[in-house]
Amino acid sequence: MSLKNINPTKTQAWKNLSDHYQGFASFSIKKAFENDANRKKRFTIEQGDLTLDYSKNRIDQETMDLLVQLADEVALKDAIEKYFSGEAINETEKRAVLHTALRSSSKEPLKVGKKDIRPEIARTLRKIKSFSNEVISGKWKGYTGKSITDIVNIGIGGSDLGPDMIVEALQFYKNQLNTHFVSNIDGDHVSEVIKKLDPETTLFVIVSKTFTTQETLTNANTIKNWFLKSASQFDIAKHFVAVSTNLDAISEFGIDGNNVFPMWNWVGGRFSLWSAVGLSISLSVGFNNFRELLDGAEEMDLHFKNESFDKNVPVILALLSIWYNNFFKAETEAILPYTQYLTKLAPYLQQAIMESNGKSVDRNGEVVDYQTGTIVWGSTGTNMQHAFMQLVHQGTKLIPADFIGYQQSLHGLSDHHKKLMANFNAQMDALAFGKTLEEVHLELKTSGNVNDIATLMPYKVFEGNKPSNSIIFNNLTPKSLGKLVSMYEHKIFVQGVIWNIYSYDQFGVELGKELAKKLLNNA
Ligand SMILES: O=P(O)(O)OC[C@H]1O[C@](O)(CO)[C@@H](O)[C@@H]1O
Repeated sequence: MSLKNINPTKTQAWKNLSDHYQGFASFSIKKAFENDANRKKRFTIEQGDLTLDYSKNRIDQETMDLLVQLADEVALKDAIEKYFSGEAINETEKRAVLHTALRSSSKEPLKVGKKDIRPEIARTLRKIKSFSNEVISGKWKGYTGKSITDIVNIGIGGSDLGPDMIVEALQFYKNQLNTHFVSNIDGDHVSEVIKKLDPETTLFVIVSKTFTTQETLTNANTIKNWFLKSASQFDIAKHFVAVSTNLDAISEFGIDGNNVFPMWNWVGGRFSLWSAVGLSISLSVGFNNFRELLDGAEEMDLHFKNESFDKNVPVILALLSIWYNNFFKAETEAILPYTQYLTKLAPYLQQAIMESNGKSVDRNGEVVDYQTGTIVWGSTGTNMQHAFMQLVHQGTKLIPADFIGYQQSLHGLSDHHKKLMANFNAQMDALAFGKTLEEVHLELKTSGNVNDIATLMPYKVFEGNKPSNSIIFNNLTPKSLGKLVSMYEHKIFVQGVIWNIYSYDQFGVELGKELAKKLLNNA
């Protein structure tokens, strides 16, 4: 059964939101706080160790009620049911979308076609566990009898960005293995990585759902040739493993059948880090931490599936984003984690969000006449405060921002952490409340800068009224990270449902690939 096909702009809620928006030209976040002592509490959701405070948005209770009504009118509940139960909601590719099954602890059979997929998920997890244990413990030996010291993940897009982001984010939990990622077709990338490696002690994980991707196959072949300069064909079995759905292509590449980890068509590449695509994560931080990552994601899955929309973190984030994207015509959103560990979160989410919802044809096959996928970008605080934040504070564009923070730091440098979190909160306050002409005037006067008051005043005003969400966890653990990523995955889903588009195909990346092939053949 397919998702309902409802044009969001034809719903009553959309019409009401359009009218409601008209009254919002004069809405002030600052005044809303002054008039409602309860505002922060009213617009805060606590979900275990996660607190979402969305009070610093251009919203009132009516906005949120209408947005929830919109979710109801486009049959979001029904869509969630279909998503989790394995209906082929990726209709253009006739596939289910079941990355949630990869982290589910349920024992209830879950069928894709006639087959219960739970046993093969469990089998694959056991294989990831035993393989990771062997390599980490040093039992797995290379062709000269030495233990493995380095792991190289060869993949691109979903077969690279997710594992790379998580391995970087979980550095604190890392073991002795060094983990590297090769993705770009640019030969300088692979050259820079292999120049540091010893073939005797390196394990290569080739990750490609299709095993046809030009970048991955080119890099894998270059690496294989480099490896064969010092080792024999026979030794490949000790140094190359693959994660893919394409078993024939893997065996043609020469990989031992025992070294193959399965992938499934019901997992999209950009949602696959929870599968064996996450093998380099499990190798890098150990299987128990990988399992914790899955558990955190499952906790968010259950919250998303069962919680009413008005208290549902991914639903609320998706609705707020629609409010700005479709009514305020905001074009971009910033993702601003206040932890150095999440340096790669924005690039990862760029694929997840923009490859999913960068669509302009609706589920009816018609070109939409409303905005869909947002452009997302971002970087870590506090560095980005000294880079692009000027434009967010005083530029001409409205840029809603997600601030992601942690109550505690992992290394316990409390002085640093206090300063980090003071900045985290200060940025959101500055964005929301700004600084008025009167405040600037007084400030210049008291600083004794009397002569320059008139000239400087306009430049020092902060308009404020800039929206942000505060997303805070207790600390950065594999579990809270799983929850964070799953939260964004469901936000993507909700937005796709509301925009009436197909979020799980990516035909838009094909034409460039075809043309590059043609150019190569004609060269
Ligand atoms: O895992 P594969 O099949 O090599 O694909 C890699 C990436 O290429 C894409 O198909 C398109 O860029 C992504 O969706 C995917 O994550």
